[in-house]
Amino acid sequence: MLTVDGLQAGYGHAQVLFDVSLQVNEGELITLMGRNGMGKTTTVRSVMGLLGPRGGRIVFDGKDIHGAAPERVARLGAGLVPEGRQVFPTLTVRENLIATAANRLNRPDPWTLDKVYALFPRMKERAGQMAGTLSGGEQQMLAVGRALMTNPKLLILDEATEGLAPVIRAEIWHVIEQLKAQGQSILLIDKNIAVLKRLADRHYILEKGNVVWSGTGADLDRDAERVHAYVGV
Ligand SMILES: Nc1ncnc2c1ncn2[C@@H]1O[C@H](COP(=O)(O)OP(=O)(O)OP(=O)(O)O)[C@@H](O)[C@H]1O
Repeated sequence: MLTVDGLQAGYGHAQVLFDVSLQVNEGELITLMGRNGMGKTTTVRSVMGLLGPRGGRIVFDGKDIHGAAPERVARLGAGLVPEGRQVFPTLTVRENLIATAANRLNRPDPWTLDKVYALFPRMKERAGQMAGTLSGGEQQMLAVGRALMTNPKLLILDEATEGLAPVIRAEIWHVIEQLKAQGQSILLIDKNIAVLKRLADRHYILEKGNVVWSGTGADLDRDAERVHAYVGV
């Protein structure tokens, strides 16, 4: 589904990513962890075509997307829930959901408003409310719903539950678990090792722009001390 190989990227004179390699296979839930500023968002932005990579290789669904424009990456089926949600504040919940809706890959059973409302009943209750007036947790639900409405082959969540109340976090985790059970491929950035260990297939840890650790949940347990030091939790 997604192969990132030796990715290098940066901003201006500053190189941020030195050697990032990771793989997401079809139907897998893969995590990218690491302390603040280690390059997780930069990796995601490079994959989405929002930042031009300086070296390495990015292959998505069999196509080389190194240096591809963001529209092309989205059209190929990558859906992003960006850090800080970035919902359209002056559109209603319903308008946010339909604004970017598309079934570009002609899925036989595409996401619809009703399906998103079934996943997040709260979005149905607030369908007519301006998105800018939603709570942070509700905005995150909306951002996930909006990404699903693009029927992505790969769903990427940057900071899936950062700054959310525990009860909302649990709700987001539950939804991610359901999506995984439906076969959705997911790349997830978060720091909640205890939950991720249970849900994800494999994990990658970034340290100063390099992947310094990768493994399964069982590997995480074996290497707990090192992993916690890297992730800083
Ligand atoms: N637009 C930018 N211009 C210059 N430097 C940037 C820019 N965006 C990020 N950086 C720098 O790149 C480095 C990696 O940032 P990045 O956002 O990828 O980290 P992160 O691991 O996602 O951390 P966080 O969890 O804080 O978002 C940081 O040192 C950051 O200051």
